[in-house]
Amino acid sequence: MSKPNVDYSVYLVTDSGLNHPSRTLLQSIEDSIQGGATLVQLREKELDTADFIELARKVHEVTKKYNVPLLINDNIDVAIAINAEGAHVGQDDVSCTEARQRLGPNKILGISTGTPEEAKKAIADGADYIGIGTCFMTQTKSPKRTLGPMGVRTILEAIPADVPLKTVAIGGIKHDNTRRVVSHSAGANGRILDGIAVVTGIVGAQDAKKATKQLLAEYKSGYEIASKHHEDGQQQQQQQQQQQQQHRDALEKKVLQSLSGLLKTLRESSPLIHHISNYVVMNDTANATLALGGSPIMAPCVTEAEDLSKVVSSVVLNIGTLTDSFVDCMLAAGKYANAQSKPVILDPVGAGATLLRQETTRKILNSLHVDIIKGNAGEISTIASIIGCDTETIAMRGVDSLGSGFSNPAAVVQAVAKREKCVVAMTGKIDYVSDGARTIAIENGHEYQGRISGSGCMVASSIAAFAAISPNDHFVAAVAGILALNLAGEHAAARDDVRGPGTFRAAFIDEMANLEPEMFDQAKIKAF
Ligand SMILES: Nc1ncnc2c1ncn2[C@@H]1O[C@H](COP(=O)(O)OP(=O)(O)OP(=O)(O)O)[C@@H](O)[C@H]1O
Ligand SMILES: Cc1ncsc1CCO
Repeated sequence: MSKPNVDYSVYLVTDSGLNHPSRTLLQSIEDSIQGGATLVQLREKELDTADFIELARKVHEVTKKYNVPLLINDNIDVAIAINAEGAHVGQDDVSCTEARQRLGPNKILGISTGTPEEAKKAIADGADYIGIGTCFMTQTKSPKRTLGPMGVRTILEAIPADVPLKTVAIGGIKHDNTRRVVSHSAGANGRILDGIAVVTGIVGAQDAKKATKQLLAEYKSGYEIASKHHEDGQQQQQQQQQQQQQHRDALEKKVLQSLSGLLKTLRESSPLIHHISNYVVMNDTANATLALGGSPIMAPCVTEAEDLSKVVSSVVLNIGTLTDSFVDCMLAAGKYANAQSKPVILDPVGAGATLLRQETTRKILNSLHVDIIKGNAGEISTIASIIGCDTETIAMRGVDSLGSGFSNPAAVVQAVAKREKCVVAMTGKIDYVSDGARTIAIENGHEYQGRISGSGCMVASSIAAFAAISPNDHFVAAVAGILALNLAGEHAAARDDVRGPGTFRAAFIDEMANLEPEMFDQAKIKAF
């Protein structure tokens, strides 16, 4: 015979000691079944096995008449002797595994639990259902602490959604708390109590049939409330997810639409970009700016900073090879650019490598408004710690980032952008750009870019060129600046004459110059 399908809705647990004096226990059981009890457990702690068997046989006659399963509490011998439909064990009784072994796979087996750990063990030990309690104070049990609906919920939430374990709450459950227990204990995982187990509320009631009827109605009402809440929540979540997806699609579309226009404008207007850059990349960044359509001026002397500020369209502050005079020039050029609302791009090269670089970065961020910060993961990590942004940290060796990067890079750039009220562009195999509200990942580029010195510095120049002609949207400018170089990098790497980083470096500049507006169709961007 296979295991019966059990309805746990109202589970009557007997106790002769609490039975109402106006009728026998058998009468209480029959009345309760007529009132709607769906499952019965015979619990007789005081009887010896022979008397227990005799009583159980009589009870079984009644339950069989109504096709309601009968479970025997604790005494597996009795369950087997009367061929009951199953048994229930406590934590201190015969073990669940032993009970399952003795009963076989087709009998119903339940166990009392009071913690998530006990619930999980019950699953492993082969239980069909767990009794969760003690829910409220009762006459039969006086635990130190009761679970209440919140404690029951914690246990329900510990049971994975795909596990077929059934659950009933037990302990002090009456008609006036049933609905609340069932509705309030429902887990965020959608798990709702499969039933309520009741002792005194039925056997001790004046009218066991009426009491059961009422309990069943209250259980059903609590179940309906809980499932409606869960469905509403899921619907809401689905709507939110749909809205977020629409928002992301719209952002990707809008950014993609603006890119080709930006390149055209850059080529037409050829903005002058002031670079206070480093000795290593000075020439490459100048050539990259030129190839993209901008016009570079490399001017690290403070004396000409004010004059230059009147004619340039944006400024790059690159701390790669610092000297005192570089720092003075950066602070002055930044100040003049701020005064004239010309975008300032900070490239904090190796910011975490030395105290000088860290302090210079701090000084720049403290005394200027930086419009766009561009760095690799290690540099952005240093900036996050300078500005007091609580993120995981990324180590650096010299000017290079170490390790695989942040576990949630999009969240990091967004947090730094929000806190510093600017655009943050973080480069790497995948680049991330955020202005605090919008965040995008860029998956273009070629690993050769990571194998030449200064490809990050060239990105800063490219961003500065696009920011110069996109004064109202530095976020899109940063995306365009990165994409332009990454597409050029892909095209360069694919050339037959590129055989390594050296030939790549020259081809890279060529392909920046060869970029056509429609090539932005090859952009692989993803909005968050
Ligand atoms: N493995 C890679 N695959 C694709 N693109 C890459 C890869 N590594 C780097 N890039 C690209 O190279 C550019 C520079 O990024 P990177 O993070 O290497 O800068 P960086 O460390 O600051 O460089 P540098 O200090 O040499 O100027 C970015 O546009 C980035 O997308
Ligand atoms: C290698 C190096 N050292 C200082 S700046 C620089 C170029 C990369 O930014």
